[in-house]
Parts: sequence; structure tokens; C-alpha cells
Amino acid sequence: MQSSGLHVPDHPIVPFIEGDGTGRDIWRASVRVLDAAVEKLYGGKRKIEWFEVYAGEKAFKQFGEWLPDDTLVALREYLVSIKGPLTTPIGGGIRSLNVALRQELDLYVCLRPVRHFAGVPSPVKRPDLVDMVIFRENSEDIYAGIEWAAGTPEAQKVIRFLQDEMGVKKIRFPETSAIGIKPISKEGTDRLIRSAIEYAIAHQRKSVTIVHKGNIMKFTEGGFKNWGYELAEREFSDRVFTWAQYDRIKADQGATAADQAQKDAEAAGKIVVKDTIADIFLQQILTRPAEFDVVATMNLNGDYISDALAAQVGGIGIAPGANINYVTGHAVFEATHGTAPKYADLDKVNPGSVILSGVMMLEHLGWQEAADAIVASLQKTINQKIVTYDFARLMEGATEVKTSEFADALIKNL
Ligand SMILES: NC(=O)C1=CN([C@@H]2O[C@H](COP(=O)(O)OP(=O)(O)OC[C@H]3O[C@@H](n4cnc5c(N)ncnc54)[C@H](OP(=O)(O)O)[C@@H]3O)[C@@H](O)[C@H]2O)C=CC1
Ligand SMILES: O=C(O)CCC(=O)C(=O)O
Ligand SMILES: [Mg+2]
Repeated sequence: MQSSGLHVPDHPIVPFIEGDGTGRDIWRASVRVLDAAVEKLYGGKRKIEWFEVYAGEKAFKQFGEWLPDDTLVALREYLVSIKGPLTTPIGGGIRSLNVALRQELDLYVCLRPVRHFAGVPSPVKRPDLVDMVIFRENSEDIYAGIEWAAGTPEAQKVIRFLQDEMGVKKIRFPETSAIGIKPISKEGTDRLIRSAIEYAIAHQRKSVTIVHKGNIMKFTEGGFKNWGYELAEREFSDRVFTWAQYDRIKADQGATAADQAQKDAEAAGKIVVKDTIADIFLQQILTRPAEFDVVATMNLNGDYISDALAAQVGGIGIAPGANINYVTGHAVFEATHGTAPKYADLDKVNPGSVILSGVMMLEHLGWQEAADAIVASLQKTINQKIVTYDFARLMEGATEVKTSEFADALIKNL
């Protein structure tokens, strides 16, 4: 990583974590597709040197540790890596290894593009109108896992502090409450919103929508919204038009003038930075998806929104993502879905999400030709109605194939 960006050798060493559950089936299939595309496009001049590193159940079985230090050393050293999903137990046990990796490497953006591939079955009438890119803040929020279990001395201590020293009277059942903390900072918000706007500029996107619940959580989610607008106007004044500006023009000169100012800004190619409260956003992505483009939001909202939006374009079997620190160059590519344990080792699930995460990785490396070839092959394979169970159950006349066979079809269609 240099100030001009990533400099990628022709044979980069890329660490991978296979993942738990269905991760095993998916990784085996995905790596073949990625290698085949690179081989086909660059004829041996370029090649990824895969380096297995361990996390999750495989690491615990082999080394007695869920996230060995060596894994973190490798991910830091080699900058760009890819992983399968890792299991997080519910209500106890280890904390999320996925979150730990994001925190350890300070991967502050979770980038999840959502687009439709023609022919993929969807629950909505116009899935083709969904073309959004989620920028999910990845290091803060209630998601950071700062919480204490009900009945523990720690929870009691925090509750007593809140009641005795902060005058809090709103904890309904103080004796039996668990307590969680939701840190949202200006720095965290600034770097996320900056990345979202820079992406929107680089990819000629029309708008960035800040999604928050700032009417209720005024200082955390409301802070995110306000800091977002301030950052947009401070750092991108000649490239954006914000709804905060709109409101000021409306207050001074009336609604017609504000409308005209936005129209003029759009005609000049400026990016509209707007905001939406999270509950109505979840309705509007279904009813008016074409109005949303880049979406910038906090960690928990982003988690929910990414699965919801994935459903609109065919589900979690085709939902890629990346965890990125744009300053250090560290990036860990991973699917939006989890380990789907009931399907583990059946060679059944859709490897599309990890393969498309690999496509994002190839783009990140600047190997655009190989990335494009995989996307074209995926579209061709879907056109042939060769799909895994998740699509087959919703498509007429589909040929249902296994994970490995889907990879075979993709390679054939490259
Ligand atoms: N980044 C990560 O590593 C993530 C890890 N997780 C972890 O994964 C575990 C399981 O979580 P869970 O909530 O069940 O969510 P999952 O995403 O693992 O699975 C939920 C459902 O999504 C569908 N699905 C998932 N993956 C695929 C695929 N590749 N192809 C087709 N369909 C798929 C299946 O639906 P159906 O049954 O309808 O066919 C599955 O039952 C948890 O421990 C969770 O913490 C969760 C999310 C991300
Ligand atoms: O860490 C986990 O187990 C879940 C993570 C998750 O759902 C996500 O990042 O989308
Ligand atoms: Mg999730």
C-alpha cells in the first residue's frame, strides 16, 4: 500500500479462511472459479498464491484457539484476504470472530453492493430497479459487543452508576436487565461517510442516503446523520448537494427555490446527500428502490439492511461483501450470509456470494478483466437456468445443481 494506492504483484499471496459450516463446500468451489478466471484471462502471467490461515472451528480443532495470533499477523502482512463465514454462538460462548477481525484490522467499512442478475427469482416485481451499494460502519455501535449479562455484578454496577450518578430513571427492570453500550463517534462517522461519498463520486452514483434512527436515538444515530451532512458540506462542497442545504434554502427562500436548487445541483452532476429514518427506509426500498443508490448507515442497521436488500435480488446466496480500511489498504472479502449449518457438507448451497466477494477482491487488486469474466459467466449460467437449490425452488424449468457443479458450470462458461 502506497499513497497512490495498492501496488499488486503478479503473484500476490492471498490468505484465506475457509469458514465454518457451509464455508467448506463454498470455498472449495469458489477458489476453483477464481483460479480458472485468472488463468484464462492472464494465461499464467498472473496467479494468486493462496495461503490458508485459520479461524473458527477449524482453528480451535487444530490449535485450541478460535482466532490464532498467526492469522492476524498474516492478514496484516498480506493486506488483502478472503474468508468464508464463521459461526457465532447465540446468547453466550465466544464473541463474533467476524466482528473481532473487523476490529483488529480496523476494517471500518463493510461494503455490500446489491444488484440483480437477470433471471434470478425475486419476491418483488422489479428486482432490476435495485442497484444499491451499502456502506455499513463496521467498528462501532451496539455491534461492538460492549454488554453485560443480566444479574452479573458488572451489569449491576453499570445500572447503579446510571441510576445514582447519571439520574437515569428509565431502566424499567433494573434488577434483571442486561446492559449494552452503543458508541457512535464523529471520527467513525466521518471516515464512513467520506468513503461513501468518495465511492459515489468515483462510480458516478447519483445519491448517498444516510439511514438512521436519529429521531429516537438523538445523539448516537442523530449524531451520525448530523456529522454526515457536516462532513459532506465541509469536504465535498463542490461535489454534493445535501438535504441540510435544501432545508436552509427552504427556510430562507421557500420550497420552490429549494427544489430548484436541488434540480440545478443534479443537472450539474452533483451527488445528492440525503437521509431517511430507518423504519420508513425499509419500506421504501421495497416500494421505491430506484430512488436509492449508495446507502451509508451504522453497524446494526447495515446488518439488517444488507440481508433485507439481498432478498430483493434473489437472496443471500448471491450477496457479496468486503470489509475495508481505505487508509491502510487492509481488506477482508466475505459474503453477507453466515454458515447455514443445516446445509454443511451437503455440497448444496449457492457459492455465488463468496464467488462475487472474490470478484470484488479481483477488482480491488485491479484485475478487472478476470472479475468481469466471472460476472459474465455467472449471468450466462443463470440464463441457462443452471442454479443451486435456492434459485431452483423458485424458478420454472431450472436444472438444480450442487455447489461443486455450479462452479463447474461457471468455469465452463468463462
Ligand atoms: N460474516 C459471517 O461470517 C457471518 C456469520 N454468521 C453466522 O452464521 C451462523 C448461521 O446464521 P444464520 O442466521 O442461520 O444465517 P445464514 O446466513 O447462515 O443462513 C440463513 C439462511 O440463509 C440461506 N443461506 C445462507 N447461505 C446460503 C447460501 N450460500 N446459499 C443459499 N442460501 C443460503 C439459507 O436459507 P434457506 O434455509 O431458506 O434455504 C439459510 O438457512 C450464525 O452463527 C451467525 O452468527 C451470520 C452472518 C454472517
Ligand atoms: O458475526 C456474526 O456471526 C454475524 C455477522 C453478520 O451477520 C454480518 O456481518 O452480516
Ligand atoms: Mg448479517
